[in-house]
Amino acid sequence: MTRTERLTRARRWVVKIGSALLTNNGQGLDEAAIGRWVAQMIELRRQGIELILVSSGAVAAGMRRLGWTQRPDSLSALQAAASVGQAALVQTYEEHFQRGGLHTGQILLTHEDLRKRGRYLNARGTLRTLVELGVVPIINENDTVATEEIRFGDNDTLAALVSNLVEADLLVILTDQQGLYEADPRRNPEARLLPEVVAGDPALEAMAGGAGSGISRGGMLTKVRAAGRAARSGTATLIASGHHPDVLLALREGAMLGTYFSPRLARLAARKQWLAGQLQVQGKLFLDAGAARVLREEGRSLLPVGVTRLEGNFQRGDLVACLDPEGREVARGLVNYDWQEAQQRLGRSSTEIAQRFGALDEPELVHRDNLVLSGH
Ligand SMILES: Nc1ncnc2c1ncn2[C@@H]1O[C@H](COP(=O)(O)OP(=O)(O)O)[C@@H](O)[C@H]1O
Ligand SMILES: N[C@@H](CCC(=O)OP(=O)(O)O)C(=O)O
Repeated sequence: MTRTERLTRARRWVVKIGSALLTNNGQGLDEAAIGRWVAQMIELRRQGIELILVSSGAVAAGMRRLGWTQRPDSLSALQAAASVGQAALVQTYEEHFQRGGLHTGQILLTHEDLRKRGRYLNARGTLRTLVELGVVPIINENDTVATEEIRFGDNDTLAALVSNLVEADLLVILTDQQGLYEADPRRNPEARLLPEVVAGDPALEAMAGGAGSGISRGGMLTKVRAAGRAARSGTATLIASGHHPDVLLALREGAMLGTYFSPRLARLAARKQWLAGQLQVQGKLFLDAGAARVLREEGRSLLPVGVTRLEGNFQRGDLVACLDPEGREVARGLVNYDWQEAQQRLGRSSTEIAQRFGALDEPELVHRDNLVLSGH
């Protein structure tokens, strides 16, 4: 898929707005700029784009409220500033989104949350539900408990992890530069902008220097790495300047702005590669003939009703093999329940499960998004 095709067709976007942009030279939040980005995001939502926002700015907003002019070094002072500022940040977003009749939902995450499979699935479930409800999720690091992350001030990695989590089509990283240059343009004004690169190309890291302003920390290096990470879920990344007028709407129309990081693999191929790369399955699900057929032929999710028995002490989020009645592997996938919960649900219809275990239960044992047919 070309850059233009990707930009104009992308349905699920993760937009990351960095500290360098959000703050007026470290003087609190730039409310007017936030208003302009939100107006564009409201328009994107109106066009049917599923939108998830990753926003920095808590520390900067907190510093302002507390009357601090210098970013503190001590961890607890940073965390205190973030705690004060996070409230101001979401309040500002909520006010602006409300003008377009949209609500926001705050999600605070650490990298650790996304490494732990159970929490990963919970975060994904909440994000999906928010998006289905028409709410715009606004994600930031959970600075109260994060230590390394807040010191380093890196929401680029978080945005990439979120892109993997929701399998975004596009990750837009808005910053204070036009995109990735051959060298840091602050140090080398002659450096040229790179319009298109391949995500994960190791040569890019050498070009990306440290952070630019007093308040930001990550710099281009974390953005280049984030693009590589996002590509693992087939997500394309675009780094562009948040100062460009109507930048998000222009990108949606395929404008040649910023630096485009093409993911080498399409989403499904990236997922298949990841699943195929997992050597060990933690359990086995034995399907009846009907379930084996709908998985093979219709690419559907696996429901508990089609499973006759299981093997293995697997946990929620583990990789399991799905076998047909002859014992042949039909597919592999990430299971939504641990083995005991799965055992209780085997052979039961979704209605019965809802009655017995509550309507909030996920109806699928393995969702089709997390299922890859074997032998393909
Ligand atoms: N090769 C490069 N191309 C563009 N910017 C670069 C490069 N290397 C370093 N930078 C610096 O990275 C800064 C953006 O990163 P950062 O300050 O962390 O922003 P944010 O808060 O948006 O994450 C730019 O202001 C720029 O000075
Ligand atoms: N989570 C913190 C810091 C995150 C941060 O600054 O990251 P980045 O925008 O990538 O430089 C905050 O909201 O202030």
